[in-house]
Order: sequence, then structure tokens, then C-alpha cells
Amino acid sequence: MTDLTPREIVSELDRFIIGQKDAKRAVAVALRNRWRRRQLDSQLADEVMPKNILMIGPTGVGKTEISRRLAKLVGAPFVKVEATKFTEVGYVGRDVDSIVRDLVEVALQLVRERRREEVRARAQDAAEERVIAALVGDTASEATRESFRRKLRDNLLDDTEIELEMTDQGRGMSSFDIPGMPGSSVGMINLSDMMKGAFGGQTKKRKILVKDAYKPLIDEESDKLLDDEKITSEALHAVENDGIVFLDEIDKVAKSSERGSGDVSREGVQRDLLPLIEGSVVATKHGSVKTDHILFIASGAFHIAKPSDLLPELQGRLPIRVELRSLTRDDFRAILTDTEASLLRQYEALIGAEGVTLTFTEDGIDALADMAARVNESVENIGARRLSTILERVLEEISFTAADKSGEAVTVDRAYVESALEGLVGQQDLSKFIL
Ligand SMILES: Nc1ncnc2c1ncn2[C@@H]1O[C@H](COP(=O)(O)OP(=O)(O)OP(=O)(O)O)[C@@H](O)[C@H]1O
Repeated sequence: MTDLTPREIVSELDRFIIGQKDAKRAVAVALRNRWRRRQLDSQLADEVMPKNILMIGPTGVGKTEISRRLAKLVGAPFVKVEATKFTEVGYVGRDVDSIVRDLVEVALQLVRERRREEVRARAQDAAEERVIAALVGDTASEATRESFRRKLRDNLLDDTEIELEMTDQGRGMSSFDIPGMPGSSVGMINLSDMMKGAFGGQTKKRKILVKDAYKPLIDEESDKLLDDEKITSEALHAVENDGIVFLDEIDKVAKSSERGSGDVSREGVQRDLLPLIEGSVVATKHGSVKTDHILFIASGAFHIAKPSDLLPELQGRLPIRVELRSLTRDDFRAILTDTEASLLRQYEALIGAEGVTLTFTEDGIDALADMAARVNESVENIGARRLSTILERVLEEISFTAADKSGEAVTVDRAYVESALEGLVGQQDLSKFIL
């Protein structure tokens, strides 16, 4: 857990998110409150409930991004769920407890990854021994082994095929989404756990290139060095004390005088969510989880429903209200240029991987920001997400041809942007589909 001060948290968030000062401050305070609670004696600490947050603002202005970055910054388990998911017809059981179960899966992966890092050096040595054994056999002399070790370390054997006895498990496929299920986090199945259950610790012979063998071998060797029980209890602890749940579209489950039918199921979702937010115990297959100190960040545009349309009990549990503003053309420009790993830098690097130097001129960036603002105004305001669709369109040609253009340079200026978007902007029908 972090001991960053609110000011420090905000300045970290500033590296990635433009504007939205109030929201940044609110999440920073919520996080600091956790640290403060930890300084109290346990009796009082148990009494202090987290101050959950309601973020109000249009789509694509940074609500999720602020929450996700915050979680990442402090290594907290994080899930995003759409509240409307639980009103869907045919959604079996409408089981809001799955939010907590998903959070546990996320935490298990986080903790495992962290612990793996700690035993990495030892696991690396063990993996190397196994590769050498696969190359030269068990009976080779020490001199042979050493000569192969040197070649290995000089990457001379990268493309040699070896046969290895490996755990028969879909590593790296530990979870997947069920297609067609919105709300990315809920509805995940943990495949590797299923496999573990089904196959136990069975192993299988596999043919594999030396360079591809390291990652799975290191994972396997580190898992041998890890204590599963400790990881589980650490993960449960992380969920209970550091977990963050981002509940999107909360406004869509609010009662609204302007809508008739369906209110029953919407209110039902709020009732289902309430115990989670108020604090209850959820059973998961890894153990039970107390939800009292999980931080909930609810979010919605509240175009039609108002926060006061939520159940009073729910309103009471979301005492911190922050509004996020619509993004302006200048915000778009800043998002393109002033954020770490901004879209421009990503594209420069991606096209750069083909040996093509991509540069954006100042007036080219102006043009991108202008276009994003214009299309948002004339078609639909999807916030900063518009930047991705515009850029994708502007760079479509170079994305397709870069592979044949190694050594060349491409400069994106205003003329380039405008010619790529010619005929699209301004024409409602066209831009609706293409931008
Ligand atoms: N203020 C901002 N600064 C930098 N990037 C932003 C900002 N707002 C949005 N973005 C980018 O736009 C994308 C969408 O933002 P985000 O997911 O936060 O939307 P949101 O406000 O949560 O909307 P929704 O409720 O529809 O999910 C993200 O890729 C994010 O990086």
C-alpha cells in the first residue's frame, strides 16, 4: 500500500490525464483515507468506512482512466463493471457478487506476478538449467554444459528446437471474456484454474524453440518457489483493504420519472448492489471476502436521471460527488502532446517499428484537435475517444503501407490531416460511420 500524499497522487495522475482536477483530488483523498485508517488502532479502524465516490460526467472524459491509473499507481486490485449488465434479460442470476469474485481473480494475478518477480532470479537460473539439460542431456560433462551455457547467454541457440517436459496448462490464458458479454470484467472464467482442477499437475512433452522456452519455464519454476496458500491469503487481504471497484453507468439503473417500464429491475440492481457497498461478506472459492473497505467509484453521465434518483441508501454510500467536464479542443491538444504514452507517441513508435520515421508538426496536431472537437460537436460527443478514431483514419494509409517503406519519413501536417479526412468531416452521414 502506498504512502503517497494526495498532492503526490494528483501529480502522478497529471502525467496521464489532462484536467479533471476535482476528480483527481477526490480519488487522491479517498486513497489517503485508507492510509490514515491504517494508522488507527484496529477497533477504531473497523469503524471507519471508506468514502465512496460518485463521478458525474459525459462519456470519454477520463472517469475510468483516472480510477484505473490510480489503482495501477498503488498496485491495487481493480475491476470495472457496468451496472446495466445486471439488468440484462437472460443474465443468469443477476449475481452482483461476481464483482467481488472477479476482484479476487485480479488480485491473485497481481500478487502472483509480484511474488514471481521476487523469485525471478532463482527461477531464471532453474529455467536455464532445464534448457541446458534439454540441449545436452543429463549425462553431459560439466565442460559441455558450460560451453552451452555461454552459447545460450550469447543468444546463439535461440532458434534451436528442444523438447521439454512442461506442466500441461494454458499459461498466459488464465482468463478470457465470454464473447458478447459487455462489461469486460464480469463474466470471466478462470481457465487455468479449471485446467488445474481437471488435469492436476500433469506434464506433457513439448517441442519448443529455446527463445520461446524461457518465459513458460521461468513462470513454471517461479510457481514452484511460490507458496499458493500465502498468495491466496495475501490476495484476499488486498481485495478487502485495497480493492477498487469502478461501477459504470450507475445512472442507467436509477429510477427516472421519464421512463416507465423497467424501473423495477433497475431498482432491483441498486438493491442488489447496496449490501456490497454497505459492507457484507461474499463467498468466493478462495475464501470469504469482507467488502466493507473496498472503495467503490460509481460513475455516470446523469443526462436524464439525477443522482437524487438513486435509492437514498445508495446516495448515502456515495457521499463524495465530483463532476467531470466535457473536453475542449485545447484539452484534446494537450491529451495528444502532454500525456505520457500519448496516442501520438504510440503511433510514432508503432510506425517506427517498421523503420519509418513518423512526425507530427505543430499545425498537424492543431488540425487533429480541431477535427476531434468538430466531429464531437456535429455527430456525437464521445470525448477523448474521438482522438483514436480520427487518428486511425488519418494514419490508415501509412499504417497499411509502412511495411514497404522502411527508411522513409512521413510528416503529418495540417494538409496531411485535412486531405485524409476530406469529404468526411462536415458530412454528417459519412462521419457518423467512419469517424
Ligand atoms: N482527461 C483526459 N486526459 C487524457 N486522456 C483522456 C482523458 N479523458 C479521456 N481520455 C482517454 O479517452 C479514453 C476514454 O476515457 P475513459 O475510459 O476514462 O472514459 P469515461 O469517462 O470513463 O467514459 P465512460 O463512462 O463512457 O466509460 C481513454 O483511453 C482515456 O485515456
